[in-house]
Amino acid sequence: MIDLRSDTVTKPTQEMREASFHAEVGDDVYVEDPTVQLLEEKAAEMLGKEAALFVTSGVQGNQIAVLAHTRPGNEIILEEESHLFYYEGAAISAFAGVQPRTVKGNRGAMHPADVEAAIRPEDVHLPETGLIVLENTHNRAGGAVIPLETMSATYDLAQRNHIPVHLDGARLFNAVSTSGISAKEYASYTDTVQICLSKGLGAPIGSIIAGSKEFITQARKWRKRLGGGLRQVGVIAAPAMIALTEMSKRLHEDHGNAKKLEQGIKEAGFELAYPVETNIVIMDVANTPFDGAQMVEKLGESGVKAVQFGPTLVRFVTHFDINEQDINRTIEILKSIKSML
Ligand SMILES: Cc1ncc(COP(=O)(O)O)c(CN[C@H](C(=O)O)[C@H](C)O)c1O
Repeated sequence: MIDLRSDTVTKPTQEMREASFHAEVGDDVYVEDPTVQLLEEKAAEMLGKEAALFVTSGVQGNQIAVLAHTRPGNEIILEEESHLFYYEGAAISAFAGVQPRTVKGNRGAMHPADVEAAIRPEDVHLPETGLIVLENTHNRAGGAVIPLETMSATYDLAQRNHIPVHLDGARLFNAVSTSGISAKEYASYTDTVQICLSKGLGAPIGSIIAGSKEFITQARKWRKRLGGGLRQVGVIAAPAMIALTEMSKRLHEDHGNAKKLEQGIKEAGFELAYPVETNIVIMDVANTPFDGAQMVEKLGESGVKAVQFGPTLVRFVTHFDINEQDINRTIEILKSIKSML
């Protein structure tokens, strides 16, 4: 099977597995695991933040950020198809007791004027705006890179209004790879940032959240409250360090495979929902007899795994475990499906 469902399916490399085996460990509840401390220090340095904390997933990192930034009754501003709004099970309401205020973005990028217009004025009837959330790259916008100037303008208005900004940077290094802008520069327009190590970077488990020392102290407490107190976490922090420092350098290969798949989809006579920017390819089958689910099923019967991403949308995500032969084979399969329509 050629698994293009997501970059979450990447399996740890042999080097990662050996690093796990040899990792120095300690009890991280007592802040005594030397391996995760090295990872957190490296991540904080790369993101230009005072401190960082290893968390078990992107959702846990995002939710801890919401819990640490806001209080019950707040409202948070986020893009209407952001992961934090669309795919986290309304955790912001269930755990943090906050309500979402969604803003429609252009390929995932909310216009700063629309964000400013969504900020609540002081009024006894209204919630207080407690947080602004950005997502870069933007998953449902097809892995789109949010322009740096949009992030900068949003951060300026947020600071003027004394509202923190959190970046869901699950695929931030994909943005770095394609734009040439450093993770540190992107993160400089945020108060806190979450990066996934378990997606394109290939770690078996884990994300990092980074911010001020004070924020990370609060975040560690929230992680504990959520049952996320980690013991000998070095066994998963060691492969995560390889993901952060080594695998971030090869993401251009995934982007190249995604561009090749994009070209092949067009040659096969299918349409794209968006131009490819990073490692996500979204095909639109509206002008075919199939809907998204039927196309995913057809692809599955031919040995290609993809996911339905909307009534007529199919998402493919390239990653470390996908090579050029897999892409060529996928294109052949798409051409044969098209020939039967
Ligand atoms: C932008 C963004 N932020 C956060 C997360 C959550 O990360 P995890 O909790 O899965 O580690 C994801 C995962 N995205 C997954 C995927 O794309 O296959 C699914 C949809 O949850 C994400 O895309």
